[in-house]
Amino acid sequence: MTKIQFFDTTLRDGEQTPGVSFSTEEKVAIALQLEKWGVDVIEAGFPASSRESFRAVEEIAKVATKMSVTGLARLVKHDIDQAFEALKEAKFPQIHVFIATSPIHMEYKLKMTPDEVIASIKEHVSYAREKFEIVQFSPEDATRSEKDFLLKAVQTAVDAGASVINIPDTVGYSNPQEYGELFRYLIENVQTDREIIYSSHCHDDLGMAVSNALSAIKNGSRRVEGTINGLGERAGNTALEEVAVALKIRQDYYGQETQINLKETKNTSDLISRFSGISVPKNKAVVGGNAFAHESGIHQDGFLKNPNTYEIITPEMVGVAQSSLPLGKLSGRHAFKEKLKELGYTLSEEEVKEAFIRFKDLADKKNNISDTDLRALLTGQTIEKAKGVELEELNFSYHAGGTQEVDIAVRFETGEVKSAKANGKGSVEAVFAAIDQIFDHEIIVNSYELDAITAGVDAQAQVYVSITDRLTNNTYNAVGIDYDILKASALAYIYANNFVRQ
Ligand SMILES: CC(=O)SCCNC(=O)CCNC(=O)[C@H](O)C(C)(C)COP(=O)(O)OP(=O)(O)OC[C@H]1O[C@@H](n2cnc3c(N)ncnc32)[C@H](O)[C@@H]1OP(=O)(O)O
Ligand SMILES: CC(C)C(=O)C(=O)O
Ligand SMILES: [Mg+2]
Repeated sequence: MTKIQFFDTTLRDGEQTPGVSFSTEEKVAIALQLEKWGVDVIEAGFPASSRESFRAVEEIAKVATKMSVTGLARLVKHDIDQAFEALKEAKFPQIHVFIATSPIHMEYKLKMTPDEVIASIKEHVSYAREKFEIVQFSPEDATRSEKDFLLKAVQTAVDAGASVINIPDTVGYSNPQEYGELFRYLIENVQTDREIIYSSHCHDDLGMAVSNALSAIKNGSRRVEGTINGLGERAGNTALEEVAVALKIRQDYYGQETQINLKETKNTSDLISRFSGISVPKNKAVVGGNAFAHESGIHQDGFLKNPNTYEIITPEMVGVAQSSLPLGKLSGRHAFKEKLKELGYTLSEEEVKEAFIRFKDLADKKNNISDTDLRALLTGQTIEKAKGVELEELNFSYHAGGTQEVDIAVRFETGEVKSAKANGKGSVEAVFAAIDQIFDHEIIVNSYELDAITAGVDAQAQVYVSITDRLTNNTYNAVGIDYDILKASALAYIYANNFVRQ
């Protein structure tokens, strides 16, 4: 079994994500976490690009003890010198130099002829090699380069001393078969006596960054470049946590090892999500909030009988506390019963059957069924509109930065109308205080949830309120729906209080 090196460029390509900018302190914290995760090489930045980038690379070079630290440089002597200066204190320094080799980049961006590009590779890779033991060369936009010219560029870099050849799919243009074949082609045709490491660097424009990186590995690549959470230019880079887990789970297929400490995966992803301000989509592989959640009945049933029926990765493997079985309208009786057990209820088969019917009705109306909802359901309460009570009037005066005033009237089934006035620091607080006066119950508010049912400024608001009657210890849930948030809040709270009264 051979080993795949992990090259993390979260701090360089990842920081190229529009809107993302890490401070030097955040970069150092991320670097230390990446070292804990087990990366082999960290691309700490592009030292010539700014003073902050230089300082961050310098600081990371000082603190990295196990991983190699590299910096990016154009084929420009000043860039290479800056990288050398920034990496002076690194225990294991490397440099990463690049130039584009595709016709469109050479002609329009670089304004260089192919011969000039080859001459620049020869000159600058040699220059970099005088300063660094390990030089990585990238022919930018490799996958849109002419194959013969790409080979010539790579051969020139190898002859000039590069020992790592990284093949960037800069604009995410390639596909797994084609990208894999490109690695085979280069590995078979570059002439050298030295050992050359071939590396992949993929972008996700067509959603194939991870698949392309894995195909490169299958075709002889021994280094994978990418970022945590797939951060990076445009649609991002290869998500390294996905590659790490894929190599582990499908070791039978890839036959490769890594030195990644998978248990640190979730911590690493969380840290980068926090510092970048880019949240991880719920359905993202490996680290998404739903990666270990099963809501549909058949899956929940299978999972309860044997977790392997529906989970190929265990949550523990990647540092997630545990799998979850959230209840929803597609859930089944097995998971429902399991949840009741967890909440401490022992019901007869008949009672479970009856409660399950009410649960399904509730789940048809409410997306997230909480433990509080279930407790209320089991004490016989539903979120149906309470009968015989109506909001007669709701007047509100808003004072920016001050106390809010509410004037409310409620009509009961007898025709009686009760009204009250109240103040509060916030509008909802004032509404609730006024309703408290009308009902005069000893209650505890367990939760207040606000959802937008529809999108846009005219969205319908749906408010859920859960309260517990201090006298009986019973919990009551109610829902209020209106285009106005305050009215929806008032309705939910009135209905919940009316349950206590009944
Ligand atoms: C595919 C990638 O991700 S590549 C990395 C992209 N990352 C970044 O660009 C982030 C950091 N970049 C920067 O801070 C700035 O672009 C700098 C400091 C590098 C350069 O800034 P400026 O001197 O103002 O130039 P600017 O960015 O406008 O243009 C880039 C110049 O570099 C040239 N260039 C681009 N790539 C290379 C290369 N690999 N080797 C040599 N020259 C290059 C361009 O042709 C252009 O040259 P020109 O000024 O003669 O037209
Ligand atoms: C600098 C190179 C490796 C790059 O980020 C790309 O081509 O996408
Ligand atoms: Mg890139």
